Amino acid sequence: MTTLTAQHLAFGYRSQRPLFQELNLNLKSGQINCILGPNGVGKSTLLNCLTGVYQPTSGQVLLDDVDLHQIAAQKRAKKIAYVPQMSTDRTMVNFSLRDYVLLGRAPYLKLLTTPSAADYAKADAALAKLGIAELGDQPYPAVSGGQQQLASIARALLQEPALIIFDEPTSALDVANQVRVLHLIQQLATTGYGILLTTHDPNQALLLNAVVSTLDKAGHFQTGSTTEILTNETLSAVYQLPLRVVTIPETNQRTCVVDQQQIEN
Ligand SMILES: Nc1ncnc2c1ncn2[C@@H]1O[C@H](COP(=O)(O)OP(=O)(O)OP(=O)(O)O)[C@@H](O)[C@H]1O
Repeated sequence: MTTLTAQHLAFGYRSQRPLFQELNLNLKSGQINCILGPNGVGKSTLLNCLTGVYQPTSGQVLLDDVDLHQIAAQKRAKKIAYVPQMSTDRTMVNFSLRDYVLLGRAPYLKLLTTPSAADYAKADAALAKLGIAELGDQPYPAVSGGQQQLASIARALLQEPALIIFDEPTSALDVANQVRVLHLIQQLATTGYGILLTTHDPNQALLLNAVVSTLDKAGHFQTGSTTEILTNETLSAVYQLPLRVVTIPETNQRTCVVDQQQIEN
């Protein structure tokens, strides 16, 4: 069992007001935690703190009870994979998509060694899992933004970590690939991975039946089950928009919709 714990975490950029303070969060193997919140509230910043990219202003992040910043980067990379927010990258010249995915094996390679046949097989299996097996030989900069996003998820799988932290993992994906990635996330959690993701779609949290956290513009952070957090009141307050969670009679699925009537009144 691996756990990542944030205790009394605060972070603010330079002289700006803190984006969050006294933030507590716990992620453990087998759990899916979904973070929601409007643009610019600090979700990516929080993930950067949780993965050790940023040093928090105060508080600490513990990986299995050890301060994240006390753990060597290579050791950390065997435990936590981070899939940052997607930005189409056309600069990685001379990398095939397979070689890009193979970067995920870096924590396991000794200095001046090259990936083994087994590593290549893992890369091809991960590309296939993400539905892009046929793109392995393509230059990384030449594939689409969505295909790059799928490859970045494949790369995280190659790290064989205990926890995977995704920043908006479906932001560039068509609806079929969104479902593919959400199913993969579910499958990963079932096989023991701890998953933390940010998303702009509350329906993803419902679909994943995740532990849900919301971060709002005032820096308030709250966590609970979908039933506790995905209420009309909480969602409407977080997004400052009239939102309703309704049940679709045909499928009995809960879904989040905009209350158009309230907007028009
Ligand atoms: N390197 C930086 N230096 C200064 N301010 C920053 C930096 N990175 C982000 N910010 C600011 O911090 C705030 C939070 O940004 P962040 O990217 O964490 O938000 P977010 O919730 O992930 O947003 P989005 O949903 O739009 O991706 C924003 O106001 C942003 O402008």
